[in-house]
Amino acid sequence: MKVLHSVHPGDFKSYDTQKIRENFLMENLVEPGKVNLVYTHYDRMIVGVANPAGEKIALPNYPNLRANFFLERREMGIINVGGNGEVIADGKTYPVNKLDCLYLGKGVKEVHFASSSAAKHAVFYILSAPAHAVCATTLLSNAEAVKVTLGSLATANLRTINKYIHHEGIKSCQLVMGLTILHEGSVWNTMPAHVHDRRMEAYFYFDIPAGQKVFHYMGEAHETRHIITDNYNAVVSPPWSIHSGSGTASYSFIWGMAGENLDYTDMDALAITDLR
Ligand SMILES: O=C[C@H](O)[C@@H](O)CC(=O)C(=O)O
Ligand SMILES: [Zn+2]
Repeated sequence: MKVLHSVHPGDFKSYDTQKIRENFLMENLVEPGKVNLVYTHYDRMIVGVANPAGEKIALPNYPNLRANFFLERREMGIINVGGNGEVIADGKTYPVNKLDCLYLGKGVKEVHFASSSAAKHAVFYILSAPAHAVCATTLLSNAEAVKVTLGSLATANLRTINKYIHHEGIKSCQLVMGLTILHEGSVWNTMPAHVHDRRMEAYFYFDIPAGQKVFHYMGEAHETRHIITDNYNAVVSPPWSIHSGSGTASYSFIWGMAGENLDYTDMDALAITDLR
């Protein structure tokens, strides 16, 4: 499993485009028939994608973990952003269709991913954090997720937040996970921006229309940089960084965090006028 090391905000100031992309952008995660995961040193969060094509595929065990099986000391959140699919966990089959979320608790030994149709393969986005206790394996459909609509069309940031794994949703040890859908004509996510030193965060952009891009903003509020990304890429956000984006068209993204607490609303808001 590829490893991504953490970066100090003082060093980040001197990074050029290539170095920023190497250290924070995760590309080529979606590969037919493969599970592609990256081990980050931000709260030891593992980020990646399972893209079953044809045969069902198994979640491997990786030497990085020095574990008997992947979830021996970890928990996992899975959200499907592709065609309908299934996750088989210790012999039980869970239908995980587009925008549905499955939480797997610590101790689940065998995990397989399958696509329901050969015409449109499932794209299972995966986050996994270390876990100290067993929380119940839980499936939550998009219809069941708590929804909050923020922003306005006038400021091009009208969007619906869907919360799955958080303090008042699926119980976890430290994973917090959900997704945000930009309404048509809106392109700004997480603006006004915020930071949360208590938690790292990762964004995974999807449903970016062909030929369009998302500009992802990061860095300390007074020292921002950007990464221009295509569909199906993830970006890791250090605890000291803003994480916000604007697209050349509307799009969606999965957000996920690990760290000190499970309160979605624990954010330190920044004034737009203070950003540099
Ligand atoms: O800590 C929370 C995360 O950054 C996101 O949930 C923010 C977001 O989806 C948005 O405002 O569009
Ligand atoms: Zn955040």
